[in-house]
Amino acid sequence: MSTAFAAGEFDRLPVIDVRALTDPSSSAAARQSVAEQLGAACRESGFFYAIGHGVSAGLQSHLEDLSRRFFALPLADKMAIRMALGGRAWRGYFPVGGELTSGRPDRKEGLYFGAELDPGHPLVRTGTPLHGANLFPREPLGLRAAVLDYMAALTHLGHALMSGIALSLGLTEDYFAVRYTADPLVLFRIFNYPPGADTAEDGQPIWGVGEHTDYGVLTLLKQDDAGGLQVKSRQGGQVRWIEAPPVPDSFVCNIGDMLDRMTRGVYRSTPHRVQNRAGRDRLSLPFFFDPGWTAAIRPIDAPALEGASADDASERWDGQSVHTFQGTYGDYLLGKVGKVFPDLKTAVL
Ligand SMILES: O=C(O)CCC(=O)C(=O)O
Ligand SMILES: [Fe+2]
Repeated sequence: MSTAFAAGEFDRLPVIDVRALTDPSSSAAARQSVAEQLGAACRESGFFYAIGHGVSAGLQSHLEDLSRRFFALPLADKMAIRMALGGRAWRGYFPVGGELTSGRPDRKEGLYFGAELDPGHPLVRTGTPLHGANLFPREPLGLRAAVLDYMAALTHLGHALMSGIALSLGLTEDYFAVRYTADPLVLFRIFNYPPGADTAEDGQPIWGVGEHTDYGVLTLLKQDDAGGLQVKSRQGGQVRWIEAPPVPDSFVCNIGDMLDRMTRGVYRSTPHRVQNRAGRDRLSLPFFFDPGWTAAIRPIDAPALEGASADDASERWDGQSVHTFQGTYGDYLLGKVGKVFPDLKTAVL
């Protein structure tokens, strides 16, 4: 376990082999050992690379290839599945500049997906935001199947990692599954970050994604080899941005606001941002493994968290403390997505 840095001060993100969590025949000792590494990473930076994750390399490269082919289509073809057509389900394509972080447009385009739910699903029938059917493009052929297969594989991995995170807190492996993620809210995005100048005419930096934290419990990010993801660290009170460079066949995993809330700030939802300086397109595929929509978020009562009390409002990118939040995950998420897509919020919610 690393003790060289205080929580929130780090200069690299650990690489953790999580095989024991995905292998049903692994020993309790092997699972515990992975859990301890996860716990250290969650306390220190809230970020780690997962290797040994068991997600098919063939599926990943197939999906990457199809994604690049989609983004290479003429804008009009991509706009045929624009998000406005996805309605309350919040699915489809948005063009470069169509999404805001902290009020400024990001230099990225992307596709939004989620669990494929038919109109008869109870949450769809009641018009619950972010639930419904996906908008898949007509081409490239095979994207639909690849996205659905990938979401299934990553959901499986999300459950495995959350069982390790539960163990790392001295909880039973099914702690999160029982309370929050038996029916997780999964959101999946495919982003393309075009190359371009680092600064705007007004001298402000241009970000692929501006500084933010993620909203749920766990994000599993597949990034290509362009680099550009940065994670906010501190040293002696000074902010220091740490690169999260590509690591072959890994997922960059980070915890979100809800796990920060549940652990009273002990497991950190750490700000991060992206700037594509590679001089070519950067492809990334973040998968969000989150509590179910109606799950009420509550602090965890565990000896490992005794004495923890967090007040993060002055520290946070949005000036708001997650620790005063009370309500369901749906309440939390809805408050956030309205800010990143204001037009869509007015139109469909
Ligand atoms: O594209 C990336 O590397 C990060 C994306 C991200 O932080 C997000 O979608 O929340
Ligand atoms: Fe993020």
